[in-house]
Amino acid sequence: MCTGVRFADEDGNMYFGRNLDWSFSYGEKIVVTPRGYQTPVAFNATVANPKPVMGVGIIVEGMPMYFDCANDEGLAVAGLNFPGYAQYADAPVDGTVNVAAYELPFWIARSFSTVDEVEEALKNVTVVGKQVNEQYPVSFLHWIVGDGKRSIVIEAMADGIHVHHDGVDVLANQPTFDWHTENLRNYLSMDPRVPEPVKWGTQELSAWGSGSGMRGIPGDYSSPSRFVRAAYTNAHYPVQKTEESNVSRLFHTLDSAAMVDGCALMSNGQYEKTIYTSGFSAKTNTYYKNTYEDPAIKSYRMADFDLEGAQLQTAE
Ligand SMILES: C[C@H](CCC(=O)NCCS(=O)(=O)O)[C@H]1CC[C@H]2[C@@H]3[C@H](O)C[C@@H]4C[C@H](O)CC[C@]4(C)[C@H]3C[C@H](O)[C@]12C
Repeated sequence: MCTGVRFADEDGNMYFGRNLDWSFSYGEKIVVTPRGYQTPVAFNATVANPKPVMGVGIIVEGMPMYFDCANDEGLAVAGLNFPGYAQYADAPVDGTVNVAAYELPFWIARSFSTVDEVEEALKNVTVVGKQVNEQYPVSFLHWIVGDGKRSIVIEAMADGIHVHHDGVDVLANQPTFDWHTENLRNYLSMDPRVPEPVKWGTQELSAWGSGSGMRGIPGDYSSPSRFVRAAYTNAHYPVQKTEESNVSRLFHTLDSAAMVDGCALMSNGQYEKTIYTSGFSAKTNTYYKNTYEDPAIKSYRMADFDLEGAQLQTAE
């Protein structure tokens, strides 16, 4: 499972991050694609004025395959599994911008500055289910895209591409974003405050203490439960001022939906866990990342890489 989240500081700077929950790593690293890099293109989705892109991913035959990424203008994207619902076109469609599913996060961060621009461009996009090569199958994903103002969720399904405004700035896995939003209505009485004492018959009842107003927030790792937990945390976390306290917010919020080894088996017989957590600060253009094995958070400043050149760069 995976969970993604976005919020802003009091000046409107975006913080955006995700948990990558899976049973193994693909050898993903921090990958920086500078402005001048000639990226291979699956179909016709060439970018006229490319922006430098930084994120977590792997490089396959010269193609930066991002799991999540951001650009220097504060737009970020993450792909999360959406099996059973995602459906892509079998072939490119004439008259549209044809983007292979594996290209989508990169194409978005490479091309646009704001969520509004992305939403507009998606009106003429076909997401094509093309493999990058024989080794890697097509991944069935949906995507969260965020900037300093808001986020959207993109779901390519049998009846076309759906773009939803994401009012809680959270995404998990299946089912659809619409379903997750409806499901939140089950939890609208959840509240950070301690409930007042009540009387049932002659019996006086009082809360155990702090946290009692949250009883009912689901604690399991299923996608609907992680969506609810992350949405509750994101909605109630006090707005922060500094870079440190916002990065702390990001990692603590994602941690509230993170998966611990041994609790949830996947169909391959291996346990699913939070392989890595990554996040982007649009205030300082810095990527942050930790892994299950090494929870110390490392930082990667865009300014420390060559953003104008022509070579892909990676960092561990
Ligand atoms: C497994 C990852 C999603 C994790 C997740 O959402 N888990 C949920 C589990 S469940 O279903 O809901 O049970 C996804 C996110 C991004 C994906 C990768 C990126 O799309 C980039 C390439 C795309 C290629 O088609 C496949 C390899 C790949 C390298 C993908 C492998 C894998 O599908 C990734 C890493």
